[in-house]
Amino acid sequence: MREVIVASKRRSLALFGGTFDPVHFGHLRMALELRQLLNFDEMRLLPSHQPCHRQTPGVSSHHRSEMLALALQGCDELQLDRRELKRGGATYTVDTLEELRGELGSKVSITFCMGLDSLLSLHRWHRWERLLELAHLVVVTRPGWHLPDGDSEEHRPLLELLARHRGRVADLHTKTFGCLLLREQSMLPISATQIRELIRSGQSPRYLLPVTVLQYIENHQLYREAAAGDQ
Ligand SMILES: Nc1ncnc2c1ncn2[C@@H]1O[C@H](COP(=O)(O)OP(=O)(O)OP(=O)(O)O)[C@@H](O)[C@H]1O
Ligand SMILES: O=C(O)c1ccc[n+]([C@@H]2O[C@H](COP(=O)([O-])O)[C@@H](O)[C@H]2O)c1
Repeated sequence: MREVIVASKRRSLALFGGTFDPVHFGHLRMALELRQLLNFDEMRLLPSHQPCHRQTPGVSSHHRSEMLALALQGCDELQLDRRELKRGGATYTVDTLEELRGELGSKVSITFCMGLDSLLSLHRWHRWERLLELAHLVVVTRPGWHLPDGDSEEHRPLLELLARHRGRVADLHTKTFGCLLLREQSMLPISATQIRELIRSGQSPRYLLPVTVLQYIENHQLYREAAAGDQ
Protein backbone atom coordinates (compact mmCIF):
# COMPACT_ATOMS: atom_id res chain seq x y z
CA MET A 1 0.00 0.00 0.00
CA ARG A 2 1.29 3.47 -0.86
CA GLU A 3 2.11 5.32 2.37
CA VAL A 4 0.88 8.88 2.85
CA ILE A 5 3.62 11.38 3.62
CA VAL A 6 2.62 14.34 5.74
CA ALA A 7 4.71 17.13 7.34
CA SER A 8 7.13 19.21 5.26
CA LYS A 9 8.11 17.04 2.34
CA ARG A 10 11.56 17.53 0.85
CA ARG A 11 12.68 16.75 -2.67
CA SER A 12 13.76 13.12 -2.56
CA LEU A 13 16.28 11.31 -4.74
CA ALA A 14 16.74 7.54 -4.51
CA LEU A 15 19.63 5.53 -5.95
CA PHE A 16 19.71 1.83 -6.73
CA GLY A 17 23.34 0.87 -7.23
CA GLY A 18 24.62 -2.35 -8.73
CA THR A 19 27.02 -4.17 -10.96
CA PHE A 20 24.12 -5.04 -13.29
CA ASP A 21 26.08 -7.81 -14.97
CA PRO A 22 23.54 -7.94 -16.64
CA VAL A 23 20.50 -5.96 -15.42
CA HIS A 24 17.42 -8.19 -14.99
CA PHE A 25 13.72 -7.93 -14.07
CA GLY A 26 14.57 -8.42 -10.35
CA HIS A 27 16.49 -5.12 -10.33
CA LEU A 28 13.97 -3.27 -12.48
CA ARG A 29 10.86 -4.34 -10.51
CA MET A 30 12.57 -3.54 -7.22
CA ALA A 31 13.63 -0.06 -8.35
CA LEU A 32 10.16 0.74 -9.69
CA GLU A 33 8.34 -0.61 -6.62
CA LEU A 34 10.61 1.31 -4.25
CA ARG A 35 10.05 4.51 -6.17
CA GLN A 36 6.28 4.05 -6.15
CA LEU A 37 5.77 2.66 -2.64
CA LEU A 38 8.17 5.05 -0.91
CA ASN A 39 7.09 8.01 -3.01
CA PHE A 40 10.52 9.17 -4.18
CA ASP A 41 10.56 12.12 -6.59
CA GLU A 42 13.34 10.45 -8.57
CA MET A 43 14.86 6.97 -8.75
CA ARG A 44 18.22 6.53 -10.49
CA LEU A 45 19.92 3.26 -11.37
CA LEU A 46 23.61 3.61 -10.78
CA PRO A 47 25.92 1.13 -12.53
CA SER A 48 29.26 0.71 -10.76
CA HIS A 49 32.38 1.13 -12.84
CA GLN A 50 35.03 -0.93 -11.09
CA PRO A 51 33.70 -2.72 -8.01
CA CYS A 52 36.54 -3.63 -5.62
CA HIS A 53 34.56 -6.07 -3.51
CA ARG A 54 33.86 -8.82 -6.06
CA GLN A 55 35.53 -10.69 -8.92
CA THR A 56 32.76 -10.25 -11.45
CA PRO A 57 31.82 -8.14 -13.57
CA GLY A 58 32.49 -10.31 -16.52
CA VAL A 59 31.88 -7.51 -19.02
CA SER A 60 32.96 -3.86 -19.25
CA SER A 61 31.12 -1.02 -17.54
CA HIS A 62 30.34 0.34 -21.00
CA HIS A 63 28.40 -2.82 -21.94
CA ARG A 64 26.69 -2.98 -18.52
CA SER A 65 25.50 0.61 -18.70
CA GLU A 66 24.40 0.26 -22.34
CA MET A 67 22.25 -2.73 -21.31
CA LEU A 68 20.76 -0.64 -18.50
CA ALA A 69 20.00 2.19 -20.95
CA LEU A 70 18.14 -0.28 -23.18
CA ALA A 71 16.24 -1.71 -20.21
CA LEU A 72 15.11 1.78 -19.15
CA GLN A 73 14.06 2.97 -22.61
CA GLY A 74 10.51 4.31 -22.51
CA CYS A 75 10.29 4.21 -18.71
CA ASP A 76 9.84 7.73 -17.33
CA GLU A 77 9.95 6.59 -13.72
CA LEU A 78 13.52 5.29 -13.67
CA GLN A 79 16.66 7.16 -14.77
CA LEU A 80 20.18 6.03 -15.54
CA ASP A 81 23.05 7.79 -13.75
CA ARG A 82 26.45 7.04 -15.29
CA ARG A 83 28.48 9.14 -12.85
CA GLU A 84 30.52 6.21 -11.50
CA LEU A 85 31.69 5.37 -15.03
CA LYS A 86 32.52 9.01 -15.75
CA ARG A 87 34.50 9.30 -12.51
CA GLY A 88 36.55 6.23 -13.44
CA GLY A 89 38.87 4.31 -11.12
CA ALA A 90 37.72 2.15 -8.23
CA THR A 91 34.03 2.64 -7.41
CA TYR A 92 33.10 3.54 -3.86
CA THR A 93 29.56 4.51 -2.89
CA VAL A 94 30.79 7.05 -0.36
CA ASP A 95 32.53 9.02 -3.16
CA THR A 96 29.31 9.01 -5.19
CA LEU A 97 27.24 10.25 -2.25
CA GLU A 98 29.76 12.98 -1.45
CA GLU A 99 29.68 14.08 -5.09
CA LEU A 100 25.86 14.18 -5.07
CA ARG A 101 25.73 16.10 -1.79
CA GLY A 102 28.10 18.65 -3.31
CA GLU A 103 25.76 19.05 -6.29
CA LEU A 104 22.39 18.99 -4.50
CA GLY A 105 23.23 20.73 -1.24
CA SER A 106 21.85 19.81 2.16
CA LYS A 107 18.10 20.25 1.56
CA VAL A 108 17.48 17.26 -0.69
CA SER A 109 16.81 13.84 0.80
CA ILE A 110 19.09 11.16 -0.69
CA THR A 111 18.40 7.43 -0.21
CA PHE A 112 20.66 4.59 -1.29
CA CYS A 113 18.70 1.34 -1.82
CA MET A 114 20.11 -2.18 -1.64
CA GLY A 115 19.21 -5.83 -1.09
CA LEU A 116 19.88 -7.51 2.25
CA ASP A 117 22.86 -9.38 0.77
CA SER A 118 24.56 -6.01 0.26
CA LEU A 119 23.77 -4.82 3.80
CA LEU A 120 25.47 -7.88 5.30
CA SER A 121 28.84 -6.69 4.01
CA LEU A 122 28.24 -2.98 4.64
CA HIS A 123 30.80 -2.92 7.49
CA ARG A 124 33.48 -3.75 4.91
CA TRP A 125 32.54 -0.94 2.50
CA HIS A 126 34.97 1.93 2.03
CA ARG A 127 34.43 4.54 4.80
CA TRP A 128 31.12 2.86 5.61
CA GLU A 129 30.45 4.90 8.74
CA ARG A 130 30.23 8.05 6.62
CA LEU A 131 27.41 6.67 4.43
CA LEU A 132 24.59 7.54 6.85
CA GLU A 133 25.98 11.08 7.26
CA LEU A 134 25.28 11.57 3.56
CA ALA A 135 22.15 9.54 2.82
CA HIS A 136 19.44 7.26 4.13
CA LEU A 137 19.70 3.53 3.46
CA VAL A 138 16.75 1.37 2.45
CA VAL A 139 17.39 -2.36 2.61
CA VAL A 140 15.05 -4.89 1.02
CA THR A 141 15.03 -8.42 2.36
CA ARG A 142 16.07 -11.02 -0.22
CA PRO A 143 14.94 -14.68 -0.30
CA GLY A 144 17.54 -16.87 1.40
CA TRP A 145 19.18 -13.97 3.24
CA HIS A 146 18.60 -13.17 6.94
CA LEU A 147 19.78 -10.60 9.43
CA PRO A 148 22.51 -12.07 11.65
CA ASP A 149 21.57 -12.78 15.27
CA GLY A 150 22.99 -10.77 18.15
CA ASP A 151 25.77 -13.33 18.82
CA SER A 152 27.56 -12.65 15.55
CA GLU A 153 30.85 -10.94 16.45
CA GLU A 154 31.53 -10.04 12.82
CA HIS A 155 28.18 -8.31 12.37
CA ARG A 156 28.08 -6.46 15.69
CA PRO A 157 28.93 -3.05 14.06
CA LEU A 158 26.09 -3.61 11.62
CA LEU A 159 23.57 -4.53 14.32
CA GLU A 160 24.61 -1.44 16.32
CA LEU A 161 24.16 0.69 13.22
CA LEU A 162 20.68 -0.75 12.75
CA ALA A 163 19.73 -0.06 16.35
CA ARG A 164 21.03 3.54 16.18
CA HIS A 165 19.63 4.56 12.81
CA ARG A 166 16.41 2.54 12.38
CA GLY A 167 13.86 4.90 10.82
CA ARG A 168 10.34 5.10 9.38
CA VAL A 169 9.14 5.83 5.85
CA ALA A 170 8.18 9.41 6.74
CA ASP A 171 11.80 10.09 7.80
CA LEU A 172 12.91 9.62 4.18
CA HIS A 173 10.90 12.72 3.31
CA THR A 174 11.34 14.95 6.35
CA LYS A 175 15.07 14.30 6.99
CA THR A 176 17.79 14.36 4.36
CA PHE A 177 20.09 11.55 5.62
CA GLY A 178 20.76 9.28 8.59
CA CYS A 179 17.93 6.72 8.66
CA LEU A 180 18.08 3.03 7.90
CA LEU A 181 14.90 1.18 6.89
CA LEU A 182 14.36 -2.53 6.42
CA ARG A 183 11.61 -3.34 3.93
CA GLU A 184 9.97 -6.68 3.50
CA GLN A 185 9.10 -6.54 -0.14
CA SER A 186 8.65 -9.27 -2.67
CA MET A 187 11.75 -9.82 -4.77
CA LEU A 188 11.72 -11.77 -8.00
CA PRO A 189 13.99 -14.80 -7.53
CA ILE A 190 16.40 -13.83 -10.33
CA SER A 191 20.14 -13.23 -10.15
CA ALA A 192 22.69 -12.08 -12.70
CA THR A 193 24.80 -15.13 -11.77
CA GLN A 194 21.93 -17.39 -12.86
CA ILE A 195 21.64 -15.52 -16.19
CA ARG A 196 25.40 -15.75 -16.87
CA GLU A 197 25.34 -19.47 -16.09
CA LEU A 198 22.39 -20.11 -18.40
CA ILE A 199 24.13 -18.35 -21.30
CA ARG A 200 27.41 -20.13 -20.65
CA SER A 201 25.69 -23.50 -20.72
CA GLY A 202 23.92 -22.68 -23.99
CA GLN A 203 20.44 -22.17 -22.45
CA SER A 204 18.23 -19.14 -22.92
CA PRO A 205 17.68 -16.59 -20.12
CA ARG A 206 14.59 -15.26 -21.96
CA TYR A 207 11.84 -13.92 -19.64
CA LEU A 208 14.36 -13.15 -16.89
CA LEU A 209 15.41 -9.85 -18.48
CA PRO A 210 14.14 -7.41 -21.12
CA VAL A 211 14.28 -8.70 -24.66
CA THR A 212 16.29 -5.63 -25.76
CA VAL A 213 18.99 -6.58 -23.23
CA LEU A 214 18.96 -10.17 -24.44
CA GLN A 215 19.42 -8.97 -28.02
CA TYR A 216 22.36 -6.79 -26.95
CA ILE A 217 23.95 -9.79 -25.22
CA GLU A 218 23.52 -11.90 -28.34
CA ASN A 219 24.78 -9.18 -30.71
CA HIS A 220 27.93 -8.68 -28.64
CA GLN A 221 28.33 -12.36 -27.75
CA LEU A 222 28.57 -11.57 -24.04
CA TYR A 223 28.82 -14.08 -21.17
CA ARG A 224 29.87 -17.04 -23.29
CA GLU A 225 33.03 -17.44 -21.19
CA ALA A 226 33.03 -17.79 -17.39
CA ALA A 227 34.03 -14.61 -15.52
CA ALA A 228 36.67 -15.00 -12.79
CA GLY A 229 34.05 -14.93 -10.02
CA ASP A 230 31.85 -17.48 -11.74
CA GLN A 231 34.38 -20.29 -12.06
N1 LIG B 1 16.16 -10.35 -7.85
C1 LIG B 1 16.43 -9.20 -7.28
N2 LIG B 1 15.44 -8.41 -6.85
C2 LIG B 1 15.72 -7.23 -6.25
N3 LIG B 1 16.95 -6.75 -6.00
C3 LIG B 1 17.97 -7.50 -6.40
C4 LIG B 1 17.78 -8.74 -7.08
N4 LIG B 1 18.99 -9.23 -7.38
C5 LIG B 1 19.89 -8.35 -6.90
N5 LIG B 1 19.28 -7.32 -6.30
C6 LIG B 1 19.90 -6.18 -5.64
O1 LIG B 1 20.36 -5.32 -6.67
C7 LIG B 1 21.59 -4.69 -6.28
C8 LIG B 1 22.62 -4.94 -7.36
O2 LIG B 1 22.84 -6.32 -7.43
P1 LIG B 1 23.78 -7.01 -8.50
O3 LIG B 1 24.02 -6.11 -9.66
O4 LIG B 1 24.96 -7.59 -7.81
O5 LIG B 1 22.78 -8.18 -9.00
P2 LIG B 1 22.82 -9.73 -8.71
O6 LIG B 1 21.70 -10.32 -9.48
O7 LIG B 1 22.87 -9.98 -7.22
O8 LIG B 1 24.20 -10.10 -9.39
P3 LIG B 1 25.23 -11.31 -9.12
O9 LIG B 1 24.45 -12.59 -9.22
O10 LIG B 1 26.24 -11.11 -10.21
O11 LIG B 1 25.81 -11.07 -7.74
C9 LIG B 1 21.97 -5.27 -4.91
O12 LIG B 1 21.59 -4.36 -3.90
C10 LIG B 1 21.14 -6.56 -4.83
O13 LIG B 1 20.79 -6.88 -3.49
O1 LIG C 1 31.66 1.50 -1.51
C1 LIG C 1 31.91 0.31 -1.28
O2 LIG C 1 32.94 -0.05 -0.65
C2 LIG C 1 30.95 -0.74 -1.79
C3 LIG C 1 31.13 -2.09 -1.51
C4 LIG C 1 30.21 -3.01 -1.98
C5 LIG C 1 29.12 -2.57 -2.75
N1 LIG C 1 28.99 -1.25 -2.99
C6 LIG C 1 27.85 -0.78 -3.83
O3 LIG C 1 26.68 -1.52 -3.56
C7 LIG C 1 25.90 -1.65 -4.75
C8 LIG C 1 25.55 -3.12 -4.96
O4 LIG C 1 26.75 -3.85 -5.18
P1 LIG C 1 26.71 -5.26 -5.93
O5 LIG C 1 28.09 -5.82 -5.75
O6 LIG C 1 25.66 -6.09 -5.24
O7 LIG C 1 26.36 -5.00 -7.36
C9 LIG C 1 26.74 -1.04 -5.86
O8 LIG C 1 26.27 0.28 -6.10
C10 LIG C 1 28.14 -1.02 -5.30
O9 LIG C 1 28.96 0.04 -5.81
C11 LIG C 1 29.84 -0.34 -2.54
